[in-house]
Amino acid sequence: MEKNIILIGMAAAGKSTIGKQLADRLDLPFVDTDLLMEAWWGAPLQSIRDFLGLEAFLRAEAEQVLRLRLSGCVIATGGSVVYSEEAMARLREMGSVVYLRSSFETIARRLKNPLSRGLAMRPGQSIRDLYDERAPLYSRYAHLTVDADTDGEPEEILSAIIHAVSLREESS
Ligand SMILES: Nc1ncnc2c1ncn2[C@@H]1O[C@H](COP(=O)(O)OP(=O)(O)O)[C@@H](O)[C@H]1O
Ligand SMILES: O=C(O)C1=C[C@@H](OP(=O)(O)O)[C@@H](O)[C@H](O)C1
Ligand SMILES: [Mg+2]
Repeated sequence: MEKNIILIGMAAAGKSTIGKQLADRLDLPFVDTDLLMEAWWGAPLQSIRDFLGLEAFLRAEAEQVLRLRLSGCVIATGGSVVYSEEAMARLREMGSVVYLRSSFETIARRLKNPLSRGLAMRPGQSIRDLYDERAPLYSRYAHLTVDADTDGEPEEILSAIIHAVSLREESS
C-alpha cells in the first residue's frame, strides 16, 4: 500500500510550506524531494542545476522520484518534475497527486529571486512562459486540483486538500 499525498505545482506555489503543515496536521512524515536532491548531490539546488545543465538536472530530478519507496507520507515535489512522464506516472501510482494551483500573479510575486532558485528554465524563457507551458502538465497529471492562491492563513488550503483526498480514498 502506497497511500501518499503528493503535491505538485509551480515553483513558489507552496508545495514545501503547505506540505510540511499538512504532514504535521495529519501526523504523517514529510518528504521534500528537493531536500533529497540536495542531500544526494551534497549541494544546493542552484549549484546542482548549474553543474548538470538543464537536461541532466531534469533527469536527475526524475531519477530521485523513481528511487522513492514511501508509504503514508506527504511528499512535496520540485516544480520541474512534471517534465518527466515516467516520474509522473510513478507518482500517480504512489498515492493522490494534488496540484496546488496558483495564479501567475501570485507565483510572480513570490518568485523574488528566480535566478538563484535553481529553476529549470530554458535560456530566454520568462516566468510567464514557464507558467503557461507547465500549467496544462500539472492539470494533466493531477488526480486532484486545489486552489492555493490564498495568501497568509493556509487553513483553507489544508482543509481543501484533506477533504479532496479523503473523498478520493473513500471512492477507491
Ligand atoms: N499560502 C501561502 N500564503 C503565503 N505565502 C506562501 C503560501 N504558500 C507559500 N508561501 C510562500 O511562498 C514562498 C514559496 O513557498 P514554497 O513552499 O517554497 O513553494 P514551493 O515548494 O512550491 O516552491 C515561501 O516564501 C512561502 O513562505
Ligand atoms: O520549478 C522549477 O523549475 C524548480 C523548482 C524547485 O522546486 P520548488 O518547486 O519546490 O521551488 C526545484 O525542484 C528546482 O530548483 C527546479
Ligand atoms: Mg519546494
